[in-house]
Amino acid sequence: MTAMTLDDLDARLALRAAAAPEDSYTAQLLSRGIEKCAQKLGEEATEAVIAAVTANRPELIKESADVLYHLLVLLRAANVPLGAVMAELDARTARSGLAEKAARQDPQ
Ligand SMILES: N=c1c2ncn([C@@H]3O[C@H](COP(=O)(O)OP(=O)(O)OP(=O)(O)O)[C@@H](O)[C@H]3O)c2ncn1[C@@H]1O[C@H](COP(=O)(O)O)[C@@H](O)[C@H]1O
Repeated sequence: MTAMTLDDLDARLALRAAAAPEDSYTAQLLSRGIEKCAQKLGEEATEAVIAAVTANRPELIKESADVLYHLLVLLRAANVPLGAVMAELDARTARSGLAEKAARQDPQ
């Protein structure tokens, strides 16, 4: 069995987005609009943070899965392709995070 990638999940969500809201949580969320999708991402991110600071490893894994799912739904609601986010991450591999942070503080 091969591990699921974000691309696999995103492709699945693209199919489910076209389903009836009664049959799909993804379609239901998208039909409720971008604010609801954003609210869900915020809730799940907070739950992941709580799991991390309370050292609840099993919960952190579950909440992290929720965060990734809800981020993909929010990107879909905003019409931002996952590829655009991956391209941004790709561009950042040219230098370290510390160098990028320094450039932000001293943009020359
Ligand atoms: N990965 C997920 C996934 N992760 C989390 N969730 C749902 O996200 C919700 C978050 O939990 P909550 O307790 O906040 O949910 P809730 O109280 O029902 O939320 P609201 O009433 O506030 O919307 C749960 O209903 C989870 O089932 C997911 N729902 C779907 N997927 C994937 O999306 C695919 C398509 O799902 P459908 O669109 O439902 O067919 C699935 O096969 C999965 O691969």
